[in-house]
Amino acid sequence: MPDAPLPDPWPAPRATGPVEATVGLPGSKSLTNRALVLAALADGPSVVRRALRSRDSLLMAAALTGLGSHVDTSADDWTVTPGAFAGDTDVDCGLAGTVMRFVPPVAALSHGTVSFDGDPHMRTRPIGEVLLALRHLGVEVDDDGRGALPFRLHGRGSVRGGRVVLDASQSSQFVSALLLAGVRYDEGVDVRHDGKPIPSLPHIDMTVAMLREQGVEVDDSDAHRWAVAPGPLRALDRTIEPDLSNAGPFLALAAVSGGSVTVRDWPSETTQAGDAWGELLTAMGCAVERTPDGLRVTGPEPGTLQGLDVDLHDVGELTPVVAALCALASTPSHLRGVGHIRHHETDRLAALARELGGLGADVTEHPDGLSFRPAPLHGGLFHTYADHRMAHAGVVVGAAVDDVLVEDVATTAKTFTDFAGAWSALFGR
Ligand SMILES: O=C(O)C1=C[C@@H](OP(=O)(O)O)[C@@H](O)[C@H](O)C1
Ligand SMILES: C=C(OP(=O)(O)O)C(=O)O
Repeated sequence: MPDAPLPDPWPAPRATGPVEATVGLPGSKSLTNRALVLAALADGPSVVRRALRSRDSLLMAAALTGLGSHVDTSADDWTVTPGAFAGDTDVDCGLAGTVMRFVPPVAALSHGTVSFDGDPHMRTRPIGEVLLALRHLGVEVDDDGRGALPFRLHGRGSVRGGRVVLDASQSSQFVSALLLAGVRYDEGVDVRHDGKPIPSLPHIDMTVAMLREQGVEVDDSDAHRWAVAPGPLRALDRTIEPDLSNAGPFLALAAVSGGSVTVRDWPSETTQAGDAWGELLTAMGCAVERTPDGLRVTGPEPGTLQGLDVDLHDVGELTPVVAALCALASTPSHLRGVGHIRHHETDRLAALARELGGLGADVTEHPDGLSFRPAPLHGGLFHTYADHRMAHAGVVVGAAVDDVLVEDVATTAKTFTDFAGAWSALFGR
């Protein structure tokens, strides 16, 4: 089927002075989708409060419903009543890495055949190491040998589990996926990583912390090894924190306009990667403080934002907005350690180099990052590649530069249903 035509490009609102605002953001994608998976595996009904309602989390809810759980998404607090893993069913992964990676190890527990597919680009995102690991743990998987969607799992109602070695250098989600479901495998799961360094490690810490909160025993005392003991998983009653990765464009707006933006309810402790915004924006010359309302960022005088030389390996998903800021900075930047984001919603390094370069940025693409030298930017069309964070990068540049058109701002619905509305409100639109 041909892709649906894109809507008209969106004229990104331009900040004509310092933006002063306080914003409340929807819940974290990573926390919501882990909470839903754990709830479906738990020993009783769960409540996920202030769940994120967006494309990725609704796809997760639909996948778990297809596998036999009852997920009620009608109110702000979602309830999950685990049901028998029934099969046969189809799982639509959309463009959600968390659905494509976290659901197969759960589906392996079902009685029946579970078929997985997703958006066209999803067929190119890596999953092969998870499928090999599942085979090794005793699961029957049919794929075409490419290690990608589409594939089918034939569940037998239980999984032996045990030890497995995989290479998670392409995505931390490979490890998280096996740990989340491993508690329900007969022997639990003992995952070792063998390969180049794993990106996005805070996301594995998030998985381990959430399992432990539900009473699951996890041994992560050795580097590159995680062992989950088999056993019951307590039902959840959890409030989801705001999505701190999605806070990026809002805080960046303070940075580029010389204004002040507060993101409400910033947690005092968190495993979210987006907590790094404080450190990153401080290094760029912003003032960052915690107030009773949340995290407040105040930008420097417009035109004086500092460039960054930083390794973003642990927080790769922040790269698009960081890159937009570097393109606007008054000194050079080098973003390193993020080769893995070529496997995200699009090849983000190539896309950022092309789109920021297209607006005049002096940007160089490297195998594992991007570098920038200061250059005047101009308006133009910023393509989004079905990537929510490319759209975030485009609107940040558009706030500082006249006449930037963002190709498909609606693609932000992956993790933020009315991003364009929330963004426009900051400009009095
Ligand atoms: O587990 C998670 O919730 C995520 C892990 C990270 O993936 P990678 O390890 O593939 O970067 C991150 O970039 C993604 O947005 C969410
Ligand atoms: C990499 C990302 O998403 P996904 O969960 O689809 O991997 C992201 O949100 O930046």
